[in-house]
Amino acid sequence: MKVAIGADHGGYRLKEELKSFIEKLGHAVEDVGCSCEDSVDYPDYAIPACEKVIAGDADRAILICGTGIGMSIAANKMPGIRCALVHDTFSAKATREHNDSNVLAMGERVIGPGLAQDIVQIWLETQFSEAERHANRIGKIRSLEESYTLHP
Ligand SMILES: O=C(CO)[C@H](O)[C@H](O)[C@H](O)COP(=O)(O)O
Repeated sequence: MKVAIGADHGGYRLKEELKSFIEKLGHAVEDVGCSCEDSVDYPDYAIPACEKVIAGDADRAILICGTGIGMSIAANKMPGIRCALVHDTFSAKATREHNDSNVLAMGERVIGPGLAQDIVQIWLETQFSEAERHANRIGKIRSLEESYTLHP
Protein backbone atom coordinates (compact mmCIF):
# COMPACT_ATOMS: atom_id res chain seq x y z
CA MET A 1 0.00 0.00 0.00
CA LYS A 2 0.93 3.64 -0.36
CA VAL A 3 0.74 5.38 3.01
CA ALA A 4 0.85 9.16 3.45
CA ILE A 5 2.17 10.31 6.82
CA GLY A 6 2.04 13.72 8.44
CA ALA A 7 2.71 15.27 11.83
CA ASP A 8 2.96 18.58 13.62
CA HIS A 9 5.84 19.36 16.02
CA GLY A 10 4.09 17.32 18.75
CA GLY A 11 4.22 14.20 16.58
CA TYR A 12 7.40 14.77 14.61
CA ARG A 13 9.64 12.28 16.44
CA LEU A 14 7.08 9.46 16.32
CA LYS A 15 6.48 10.15 12.62
CA GLU A 16 10.19 9.78 11.92
CA GLU A 17 10.34 6.49 13.87
CA LEU A 18 7.26 5.06 12.17
CA LYS A 19 8.38 5.76 8.60
CA SER A 20 11.05 3.05 8.52
CA PHE A 21 8.79 0.65 10.44
CA ILE A 22 6.01 1.05 7.84
CA GLU A 23 8.51 0.55 5.01
CA LYS A 24 9.77 -2.64 6.68
CA LEU A 25 6.18 -3.91 6.63
CA GLY A 26 6.38 -3.58 2.84
CA HIS A 27 4.53 -0.32 2.23
CA ALA A 28 5.57 2.85 0.41
CA VAL A 29 5.58 5.95 2.62
CA GLU A 30 5.01 9.52 1.48
CA ASP A 31 5.90 12.10 4.11
CA VAL A 32 3.99 15.41 3.87
CA GLY A 33 5.91 16.93 6.82
CA CYS A 34 6.59 18.56 9.16
CA SER A 35 10.36 18.40 8.91
CA CYS A 36 11.54 19.42 12.39
CA GLU A 37 10.31 20.09 15.93
CA ASP A 38 9.63 23.81 15.40
CA SER A 39 6.06 24.78 16.29
CA VAL A 40 3.62 24.41 13.38
CA ASP A 41 -0.16 24.04 12.89
CA TYR A 42 -1.58 20.51 12.59
CA PRO A 43 -4.20 21.32 9.88
CA ASP A 44 -1.34 22.25 7.54
CA TYR A 45 -0.27 18.58 7.60
CA ALA A 46 -3.64 16.84 8.01
CA ILE A 47 -4.90 18.50 4.83
CA PRO A 48 -2.19 17.41 2.33
CA ALA A 49 -2.09 13.86 3.74
CA CYS A 50 -5.89 13.48 3.45
CA GLU A 51 -5.91 15.10 0.01
CA LYS A 52 -3.64 12.29 -1.15
CA VAL A 53 -6.17 9.72 0.07
CA ILE A 54 -9.10 11.59 -1.51
CA ALA A 55 -7.25 11.87 -4.84
CA GLY A 56 -6.28 8.18 -4.79
CA ASP A 57 -2.58 9.04 -4.59
CA ALA A 58 -2.37 7.23 -1.25
CA ASP A 59 -4.36 4.24 0.01
CA ARG A 60 -4.24 5.36 3.65
CA ALA A 61 -2.84 8.16 5.80
CA ILE A 62 -1.37 8.28 9.29
CA LEU A 63 -1.45 11.56 11.23
CA ILE A 64 0.37 12.31 14.47
CA CYS A 65 0.23 15.32 16.78
CA GLY A 66 0.59 15.67 20.55
CA THR A 67 -2.72 13.99 21.30
CA GLY A 68 -3.95 12.98 17.84
CA ILE A 69 -7.11 14.99 18.55
CA GLY A 70 -6.40 18.08 16.44
CA MET A 71 -5.33 15.92 13.52
CA SER A 72 -8.45 13.76 13.74
CA ILE A 73 -10.78 16.77 13.96
CA ALA A 74 -9.21 18.36 10.88
CA ALA A 75 -9.12 15.09 8.90
CA ASN A 76 -12.77 14.28 9.58
CA LYS A 77 -13.85 17.60 8.02
CA MET A 78 -12.62 16.35 4.66
CA PRO A 79 -14.98 14.50 2.29
CA GLY A 80 -14.46 10.76 2.12
CA ILE A 81 -12.14 10.70 5.13
CA ARG A 82 -12.94 8.38 8.01
CA CYS A 83 -10.22 9.16 10.53
CA ALA A 84 -9.92 7.05 13.68
CA LEU A 85 -8.10 8.36 16.75
CA VAL A 86 -6.57 5.21 18.22
CA HIS A 87 -4.40 4.49 21.24
CA ASP A 88 -5.04 0.76 21.76
CA THR A 89 -4.76 -2.34 19.62
CA PHE A 90 -8.38 -3.43 20.10
CA SER A 91 -9.65 -0.19 18.55
CA ALA A 92 -7.05 -0.37 15.75
CA LYS A 93 -8.57 -3.69 14.63
CA ALA A 94 -12.19 -2.66 15.27
CA THR A 95 -11.98 0.58 13.32
CA ARG A 96 -10.74 -1.22 10.24
CA GLU A 97 -13.33 -4.01 10.51
CA HIS A 98 -16.29 -1.80 11.41
CA ASN A 99 -15.56 1.72 10.11
CA ASP A 100 -13.25 1.00 7.15
CA SER A 101 -11.18 3.94 8.46
CA ASN A 102 -8.80 5.28 5.85
CA VAL A 103 -6.87 7.60 8.17
CA LEU A 104 -5.29 6.78 11.55
CA ALA A 105 -4.52 9.51 14.11
CA MET A 106 -2.32 9.02 17.18
CA GLY A 107 -0.78 11.21 19.88
CA GLU A 108 2.96 11.10 20.53
CA ARG A 109 2.34 12.59 23.99
CA VAL A 110 -0.12 9.79 24.77
CA ILE A 111 1.56 6.52 23.75
CA GLY A 112 5.08 5.15 23.32
CA PRO A 113 6.67 4.01 20.06
CA GLY A 114 6.23 0.28 20.76
CA LEU A 115 2.46 0.51 21.14
CA ALA A 116 2.28 2.92 18.19
CA GLN A 117 4.03 0.32 16.01
CA ASP A 118 1.61 -2.43 17.08
CA ILE A 119 -1.35 -0.15 16.35
CA VAL A 120 0.01 0.81 12.93
CA GLN A 121 0.70 -2.81 11.94
CA ILE A 122 -2.74 -4.02 13.00
CA TRP A 123 -4.45 -1.03 11.36
CA LEU A 124 -2.60 -1.53 8.07
CA GLU A 125 -3.16 -5.28 7.98
CA THR A 126 -6.81 -5.57 9.06
CA GLN A 127 -9.42 -5.74 6.32
CA PHE A 128 -12.89 -4.16 6.40
CA SER A 129 -15.36 -6.87 7.40
CA GLU A 130 -17.79 -6.05 4.52
CA ALA A 131 -20.70 -7.04 6.82
CA GLU A 132 -23.93 -5.45 5.61
CA ARG A 133 -24.61 -3.61 8.87
CA HIS A 134 -21.20 -1.91 8.78
CA ALA A 135 -21.54 -1.01 5.08
CA ASN A 136 -25.02 0.48 5.79
CA ARG A 137 -23.65 2.64 8.61
CA ILE A 138 -20.81 3.92 6.48
CA GLY A 139 -23.38 4.65 3.76
CA LYS A 140 -25.30 6.81 6.24
CA ILE A 141 -22.13 8.76 7.06
CA ARG A 142 -21.55 9.26 3.32
CA SER A 143 -25.13 10.55 2.88
CA LEU A 144 -24.69 12.91 5.82
CA GLU A 145 -21.49 14.24 4.30
CA GLU A 146 -23.16 14.73 0.91
CA SER A 147 -26.11 16.54 2.47
CA TYR A 148 -23.73 19.15 3.91
CA THR A 149 -21.65 19.58 0.77
CA LEU A 150 -22.17 23.05 -0.72
CA HIS A 151 -22.79 23.02 -4.44
CA PRO A 152 -21.77 26.15 -6.38
O1 LIG B 1 -4.28 19.29 18.61
C1 LIG B 1 -3.62 18.93 19.53
C2 LIG B 1 -4.20 18.93 20.88
O2 LIG B 1 -5.43 18.28 20.79
C3 LIG B 1 -2.23 18.49 19.33
O3 LIG B 1 -1.83 17.66 20.38
C4 LIG B 1 -1.18 19.54 19.10
O4 LIG B 1 -0.01 18.85 18.82
C5 LIG B 1 -0.97 20.42 20.33
O5 LIG B 1 -2.09 21.27 20.55
C6 LIG B 1 0.28 21.26 20.19
O6 LIG B 1 0.47 21.97 21.38
P1 LIG B 1 1.66 22.98 21.60
O7 LIG B 1 1.43 23.55 22.97
O8 LIG B 1 1.57 24.02 20.52
O9 LIG B 1 2.94 22.21 21.49
